[in-house]
Amino acid sequence: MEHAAQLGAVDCLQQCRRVPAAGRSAWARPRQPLFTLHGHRRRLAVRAQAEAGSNGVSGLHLQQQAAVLEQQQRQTHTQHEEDQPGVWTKFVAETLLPTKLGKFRLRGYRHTVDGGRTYTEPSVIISGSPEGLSDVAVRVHDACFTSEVLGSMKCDCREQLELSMQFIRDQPPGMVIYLQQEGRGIGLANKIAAYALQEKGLDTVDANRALGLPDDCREYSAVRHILADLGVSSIRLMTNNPRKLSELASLGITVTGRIPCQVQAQEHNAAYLSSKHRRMSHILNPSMYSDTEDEAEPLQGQFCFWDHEGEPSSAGIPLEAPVPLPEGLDAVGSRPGSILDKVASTISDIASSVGRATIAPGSSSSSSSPDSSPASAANAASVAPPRGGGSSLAGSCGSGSSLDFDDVDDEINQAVSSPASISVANAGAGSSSVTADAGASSGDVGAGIDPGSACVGNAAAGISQGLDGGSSASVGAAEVGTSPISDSGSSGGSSYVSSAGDSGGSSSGAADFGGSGGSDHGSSGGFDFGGGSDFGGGSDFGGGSDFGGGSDSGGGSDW
Ligand SMILES: Nc1nc2c(ncn2[C@@H]2O[C@H](COP(=O)(O)OP(=O)(O)OP(=O)(O)O)[C@@H](O)[C@H]2O)c(=O)[nH]1
Repeated sequence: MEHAAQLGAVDCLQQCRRVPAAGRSAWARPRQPLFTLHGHRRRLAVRAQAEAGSNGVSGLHLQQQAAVLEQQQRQTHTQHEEDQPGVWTKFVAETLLPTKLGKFRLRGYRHTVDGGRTYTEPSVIISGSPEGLSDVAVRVHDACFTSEVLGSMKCDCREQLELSMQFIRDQPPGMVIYLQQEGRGIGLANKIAAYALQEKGLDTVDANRALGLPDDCREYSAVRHILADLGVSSIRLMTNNPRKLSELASLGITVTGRIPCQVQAQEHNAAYLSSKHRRMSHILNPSMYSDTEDEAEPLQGQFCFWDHEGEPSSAGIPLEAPVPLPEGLDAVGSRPGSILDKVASTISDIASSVGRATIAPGSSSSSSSPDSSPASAANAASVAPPRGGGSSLAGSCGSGSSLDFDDVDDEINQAVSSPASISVANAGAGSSSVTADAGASSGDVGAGIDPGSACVGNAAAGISQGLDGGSSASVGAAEVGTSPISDSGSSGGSSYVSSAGDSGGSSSGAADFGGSGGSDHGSSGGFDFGGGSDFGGGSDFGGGSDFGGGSDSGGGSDW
């Protein structure tokens, strides 16, 4: 819990996004990076030699070249030329942090996408010295207050965080970039509202949509800045999420491989994981969350992105006074009618319980005819972004800024084939291969697996068998296919797909990460919720009382 509390403190800062202008100058001053420059400078010098022809520093002494490069790095870490105005990330400080999972470096940053009007505070958990290196193992992790602080079992976020910390601890150098993008960017309160709808049977995607919120509105420009700050030229990304791969690639980040980051499901998050697999094309092995083979559904709908001129546009639970909608636009704008039709009746039943009186599909007339109650009218009529700002839902979710995930393969392939957006490989043996991970049934959207870090367990479950040179190859892994993936926990390399335990309600069922070299971090690694013990003695919250008779995630049950 100590560990959770530390991360939780970071997470809680999300609630304080608005930093008064007066406070800005305190951190706006340029600061020297605190990491040791010696080794870094040496690495830069080596790089300087390699790059001497192209960077304008070739006439200088080696050390001077290194200094120039370092200076260039420092300049670019605040803002990239590709960034829209007002997008930058500032390094603030670094400290050492002992945690239950080991000792890490912790670096703090401040990040803005609106010229300093609002901030988030990304942090980076570092093992070893990734400065100046390539192919660094990186987890880009988004805040989840409910699991990381409160120990919620409805998702897999906390387990993934700990899994990745264990990975970088065991195989340094590596880093976890922790971003304050709660609820896939919709914010904590909206996520709670989405949970309220999930209690009634909607899945994680439809709940967001029912609130008029995007499926995912995270933005990752801070990642690029942080990598530049540390001089990390390419990464192996620990993720199951193809969108994250394509998003980072489209920012110009060089992703040379994917390290799967899957944890064993338990009864409270099995349906959630299934939804992520089916609805959002997460590369998950169904055997980790289901007894039955779970076919991936073609993705419907759109993902909405920040346009960086405002905030993620959304409806959700209004923050402030209602903003009148443009004429002809109802509360959910141009959301696809079919999806919302499906859930509209459920929502109207429960809308009042989540503070939103009327939510209606685009095709429905109910939302555009205001409810007579003041609260309903106000809520239904407003489109308030979760983080301030003011662009409209329709604006952000329109064709210009949305990604049609009907064919996510194309999207990723596009990123790969575009020289500007991603470079594949350059990382040793087999570097020219671009390999698909076809392990899970949606695996053709994935990047290759890097067996060098063997972050794939449970070979029998099929992830390791999915390596091929498929035409849907995406973000390539340099070393894919050069060695077998080991079975979880049983052989040499660390396995970072958790495969432990039963899924019968014990929180420790998700606690075993397979172990490094066969050892089990789960039991001693502080992974159990509640400071080493299961909730309710290993079964359910509340000492035996079950959420909805053990089927809350299946929908429709009451707690
Ligand atoms: N809106 C919403 N957000 C959720 C829900 N459950 C977890 N989250 C958030 O989802 C984010 C993590 O995203 P995930 O989709 O789980 O995983 P990911 O980061 O996209 O992909 P991986 O890299 O494979 O973990 C965190 O910010 C959580 O707060 C939910 O039911 N609804």
